[in-house]
Amino acid sequence: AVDLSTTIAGVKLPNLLLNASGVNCRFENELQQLVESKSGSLITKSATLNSREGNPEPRYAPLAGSIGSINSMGLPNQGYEYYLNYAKNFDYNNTAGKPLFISLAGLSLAENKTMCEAFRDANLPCVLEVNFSCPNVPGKPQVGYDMEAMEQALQVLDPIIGRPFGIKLPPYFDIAHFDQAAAIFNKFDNVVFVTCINSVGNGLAIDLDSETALIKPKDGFGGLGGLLVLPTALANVNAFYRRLKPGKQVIGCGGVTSGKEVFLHILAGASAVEIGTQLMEEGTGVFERVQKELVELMTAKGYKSVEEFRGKVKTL
Ligand SMILES: O=C1NC(=O)NC(C(=O)O)N1
Repeated sequence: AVDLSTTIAGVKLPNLLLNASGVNCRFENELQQLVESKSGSLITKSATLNSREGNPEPRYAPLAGSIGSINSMGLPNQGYEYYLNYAKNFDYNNTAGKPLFISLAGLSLAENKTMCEAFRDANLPCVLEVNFSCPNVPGKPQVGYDMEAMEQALQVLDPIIGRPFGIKLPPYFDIAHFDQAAAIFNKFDNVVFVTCINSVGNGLAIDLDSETALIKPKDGFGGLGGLLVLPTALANVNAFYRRLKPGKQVIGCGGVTSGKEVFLHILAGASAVEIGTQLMEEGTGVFERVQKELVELMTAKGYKSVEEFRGKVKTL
């Protein structure tokens, strides 16, 4: 049988698929749907210190021709204590053996410090993913695009978290930025994974008939996801796979609609793969379908485990 299991930050995932933070994971009932789904794990909606309503609606839209999505949610979430409580009550010995990831997106370093201290003090088996890449909070530039700020934040947060954790990154488009960002992450032993990518920030989707932007916030500017971001996602996965020190891993996110794109993310170097837009459009049944397709593809290619081809993308 084909083995799709993987280990991230020292925790075992029965299979390498999980949701992208933000999709189907703001409320407990949504998180429970993920627990009951065929995903290998689940991650919560990025939390801020205080609960947030987020941006005005419409703030999410699928793009014509199923090529992707645009969103400017604005970090709507229940506030970090809600997710801390969820993590305290989570059944870490659940029958599916699923670990829990927690996403934190403080609006300031002080907010991230407070939230990380709270999770440290709770000393729970969940894994933290610090989101440095939300593109949709008006007036809040993405920390991931400010290398100095990102390093300074890690100098504060790494010792507080005090155990393996990860970072949700924006897409980079310049080789120098891959070099600079990877060099920063290689300085912090607790940074054991990066998740590439968050949405491609500040796209503009316009409806031809109405001549109107699809979403309301920010004059229609929002993060792009789905199949159209796949090559950018694969490049970011592979760039960090090539640059991070041994022992550090990459979680792939972006453009996964089927087993094919999961296979490509693994080939690029991904140790786990997140599904966002397709989960939003299809529902949690996506995990069973995509897993079946991946197994079929691996079997056709003669692979029994993902280790056999992870990161083995060939070049000409
Ligand atoms: O990090 C984020 N990425 C997104 O694409 N959207 C959400 C949001 O707007 O809340 N946050």
